[in-house]
Parts: sequence; structure tokens; C-alpha cells
Amino acid sequence: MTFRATILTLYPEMFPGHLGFSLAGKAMERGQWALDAVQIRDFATDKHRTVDDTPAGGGAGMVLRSDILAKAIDHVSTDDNRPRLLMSPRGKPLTQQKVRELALGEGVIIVCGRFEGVDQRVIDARGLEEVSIGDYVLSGGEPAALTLLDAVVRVLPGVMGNALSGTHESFENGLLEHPQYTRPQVFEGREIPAVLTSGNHAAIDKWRREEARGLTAERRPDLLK
Ligand SMILES: C[S@@+](CC[C@H](N)C(=O)[O-])C[C@H]1O[C@@H](n2cnc3c(N)ncnc32)[C@H](O)[C@@H]1O
Repeated sequence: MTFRATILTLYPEMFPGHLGFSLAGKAMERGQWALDAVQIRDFATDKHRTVDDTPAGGGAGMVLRSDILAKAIDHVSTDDNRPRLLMSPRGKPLTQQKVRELALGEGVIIVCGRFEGVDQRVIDARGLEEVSIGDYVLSGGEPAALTLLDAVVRVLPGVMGNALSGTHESFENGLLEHPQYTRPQVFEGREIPAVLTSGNHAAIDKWRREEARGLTAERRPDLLK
């Protein structure tokens, strides 16, 4: 099954962006996932192709109009069961668990906000699920959508060559990942921890588990709760 991502945006030329390279780019070439970026402005009705207007109640900036956005959403999602996401700093924070859930489905429809955001009525009327990529404000939803898709595409079946990577990674088991090392054996006087070159796999697993727990306790105690 091909995972299909449809992006509604005022900047379709930002896609596939970095997702056209490396693992995601190769997976796209192999047909494991597909992306289409739809220009919201194509659904405007006036000759200036206006998509926004001033906020009701006053205040700075502009708001994406519900009628224009609803037409764009309806155009791409007739008879479509894919989740409809709206990238938004007010949304539920994106987690690896959510990423895994999305990767099990047939795809996603992602609305990228701009300006001061999106008229609340289209969020309610089209059941958009607001998703945030962190507690900071970007100027648009596009980099957030690219980030979400990056995380989803890499866990699609068959995308990562090495089946092991992914399952031991940060957040997969509620822990941050242990430190990683590779050759040379000594770098500026710092050695690779001896256990990692001992060949004793039980000892290596134990060391990694302990390091992962220690790092998590120090940096992200919230994950241990
Ligand atoms: C300038 S922001 C609007 C911020 C909005 N006025 C607020 O205070 O919540 C414009 C768009 O960028 C996107 N965006 C900004 N920060 C984001 C974040 N942390 N996660 C996901 N999307 C974000 C959203 O699509 C948003 O509609």
C-alpha cells in the first residue's frame, strides 16, 4: 500500500523539500509513499485570489478564511478516510507514538496555516486535528508538516534498510537513546568505552540500557514517569 500525503498550503513549491532526498526520497521513488501539494489559493473566488481577511474583533495580522479552506479540503478529501491534520502551535504535541499510529494508516491530509492562523469554524466543521511540533511559533505550517512527514515516512514498512534501527531509538521504549560511537578507536585522547569493543553482547546491552536510563533521568525525567 502506498502511504499518501496531501498537503494544503499557500506554498506548494516548499514540497517535497528535504523529503525528496536520502531515505524518504528513495522511498518515494520506490512508490512506498506519495505526496501532492495543493495550492489553497486555487480555491479563492475573487480576481485577486484572496485567501485571508482581518481578524473578527480586531487585532494584528490576517486569518485564513474558512470558506476558501473548506473548499480546498472538500476537493481533496471526498470519500477519503485519511486523518485531517492542521499544523498548529495550539495542537497536541507530536510524539513518536502518534507518528507510529499515522504510519499504520493509508496516509494523511495536512493543512498548513499561515498568518495568525485559521478561522476556527473550518477547524470545527471539517474535524481538523491540531498537531504541534513544539512549544514555539513558526511563521507557517509547512516546516511543521515536513517534520511530521519526515518522522512518519522513516517508520513506514520497508523504508529503513536496517530493521533494528528504529526499535532501539529515542522515545520508542520511553527512553532516550544511549550514546553512539564508531572508529577511530581513539579521538583526541578519548576512547570508545571498552565494553563496546569487548564482543560481550549481554554486557553491551546492559551498558546501553543503563546509559539510556541515566541520560533520560538527567535530561527528560518526564519520560520516566
Ligand atoms: C504565525 S503561526 C500562527 C500562530 C498563532 N497566531 C498562535 O499564536 O497560536 C502561523 C502558522 O504556522 C504554523 N505553526 C506555527 N508554529 C507551529 C508549531 N509549533 N507546530 C505546528 N505548526 C505551527 C501553524 O500552521 C500556524 O497556523
